[in-house]
Amino acid sequence: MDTIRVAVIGAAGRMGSTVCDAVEGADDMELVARIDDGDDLGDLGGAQVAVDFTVPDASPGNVAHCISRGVHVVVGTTGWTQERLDAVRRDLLEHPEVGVLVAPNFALGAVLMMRFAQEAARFYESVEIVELHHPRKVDAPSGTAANTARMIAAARADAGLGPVPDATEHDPDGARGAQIEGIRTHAVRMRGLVAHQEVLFGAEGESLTIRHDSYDRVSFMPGVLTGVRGVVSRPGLTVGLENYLDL
Ligand SMILES: NC(=O)C1=CN([C@@H]2O[C@H](COP(=O)(O)OP(=O)(O)OC[C@H]3O[C@@H](n4cnc5c(N)ncnc54)[C@H](OP(=O)(O)O)[C@@H]3O)[C@@H](O)[C@H]2O)C=CC1
Ligand SMILES: O=C(O)C1=N[C@H](C(=O)O)C[C@H](O)C1
Repeated sequence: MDTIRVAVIGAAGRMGSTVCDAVEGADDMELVARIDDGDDLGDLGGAQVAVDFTVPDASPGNVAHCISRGVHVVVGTTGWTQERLDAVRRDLLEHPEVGVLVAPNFALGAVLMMRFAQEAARFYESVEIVELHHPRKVDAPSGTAANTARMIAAARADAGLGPVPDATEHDPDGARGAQIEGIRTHAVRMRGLVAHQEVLFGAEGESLTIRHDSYDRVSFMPGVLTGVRGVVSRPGLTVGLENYLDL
């Protein structure tokens, strides 16, 4: 069995440290570098695959560096706009052998939640998203919620559904939440939580709630390791772990 040499960027963080433990516990991987803020990325310790869990403003530069060194990258950091993804595609033109996986959520249940929400979207007039996270999270709404909203909005558009009904005329304090492509999205920050999301659908006389809970960051590790194993043989940019799971 070939061993995959892995570098972790953001290694001292909540996710990065958990990824280091998971890589060290995997028989087919070797952790060759722990990189954090202020460290020189250099040759990434000779890694074949880098895993990035840092901050939205640092991650694109880290990914560009890895591509320029011919190192595959698995990215969990949030903040990936279309413009930033397009820049990755441009960088990959010069290194077509390199694989990059960007996934808003590596928990298998969260991937399924997004897929189930996409499936349900065309059947319901009303839909709102509530994401709930630990209070040290710096971005809102979560990358998962934003991605779910975009998936639902696309499914509604395909089904010819109009805007979600809402008579609100007066909301000076933003009580109705953010709108992402027309989908109301609410963010809760609370001590004791890790990462949770509900997608609420409503129609005349009924509702459907799809909920996922990550109680521990180990929930993300099977997905991250699947990403590390898969990215070496999937050149180009892939967005979403579902593409590695035959979903
Ligand atoms: N896709 C997924 O499944 C998941 C994604 N996430 C996302 O992952 C990201 C990280 O989350 P989390 O681990 O909780 O955050 P943390 O703040 O705990 O960790 C981020 C780490 O990155 C470091 N860092 C910051 N800038 C750089 C840089 N330029 N180069 C190297 N390291 C850097 C930080 O160092 P310092 O603190 O010293 O600045 C810190 O150690 C977030 O965007 C979060 O939303 C989280 C969970 C799951
Ligand atoms: O910051 C977190 O914790 C998480 N971030 C990701 C997101 O923003 O969607 C994934 C998960 O929700 C945990």
